[in-house]
Amino acid sequence: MSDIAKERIILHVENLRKHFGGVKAVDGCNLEVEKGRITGLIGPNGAGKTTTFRCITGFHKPDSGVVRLKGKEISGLPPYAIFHNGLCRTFQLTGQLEKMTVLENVMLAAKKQYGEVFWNNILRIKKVKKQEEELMGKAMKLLELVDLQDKWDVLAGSLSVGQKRLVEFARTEMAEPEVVLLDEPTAGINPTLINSMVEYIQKFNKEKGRTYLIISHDMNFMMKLCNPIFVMNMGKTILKGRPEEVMEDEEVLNAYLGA
Ligand SMILES: Nc1ncnc2c1ncn2[C@@H]1O[C@H](COP(=O)(O)OP(=O)(O)OP(=O)(O)O)[C@@H](O)[C@H]1O
Repeated sequence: MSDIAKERIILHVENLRKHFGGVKAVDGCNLEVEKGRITGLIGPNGAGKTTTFRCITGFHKPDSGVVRLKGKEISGLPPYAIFHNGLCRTFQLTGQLEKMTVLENVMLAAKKQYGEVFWNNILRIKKVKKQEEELMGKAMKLLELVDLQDKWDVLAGSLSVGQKRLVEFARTEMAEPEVVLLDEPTAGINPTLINSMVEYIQKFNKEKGRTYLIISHDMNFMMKLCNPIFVMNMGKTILKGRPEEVMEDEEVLNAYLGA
């Protein structure tokens, strides 16, 4: 890798391992995510992709290995600290607050909300209100970008799976993170919405310079979006390449076909 490319690495995962008893869920995962790119992580069922995401985002403590964000080690930190360092994720099962409106769900992800500090609601009420209005405006703009502006006041629980995924996606943008990790963003959604999801991710990547690391079983989706793509099998990263390279690689085909 050239020195310039090295400088652009914003998220670095080195020799990551996480075992559950005798199950070697992650057993030597190495990833580099370049700033401003859409990077993919693929692999057959049970390859260790979600466990890797959970280790990167603090939901699992890795047994060994290092995760660095902008050169700073974040491995072992709790999820909220990793979020505040600039890493945001979505989940395979959508994590909506069902009894809150779509707009409230998006607003939730904003960092440093004055209203979270109890005394600010009494002593600095004007400042709290002003910030709330600003956040509301920002959340509405994000809903417009994913064509959900008409749903802003409905309860998140009443949305379709696809719409919930879009809300979760818009919510990641609210925090303006350094890197967004998307776990199966197309699972359970129809082909039209999948195309929209491709368009929105590309839009946020181009217009806001957002960096993504994506896991998906939907090869068509990954081929359209991601470059480079990392492949995992049996807990290890076995290849990094351009989409067409990955699709033609014999080791990758064997991993998927179980040969
Ligand atoms: N909390 C856990 N306790 C025990 N085993 C686990 C745990 N989490 C994951 N595993 C096991 O670790 C292995 C890797 O699982 P993981 O979910 O990371 O794979 P994956 O590549 O994301 O699979 P999929 O594509 O099916 O979601 C699997 O064998 C799984 O059963």
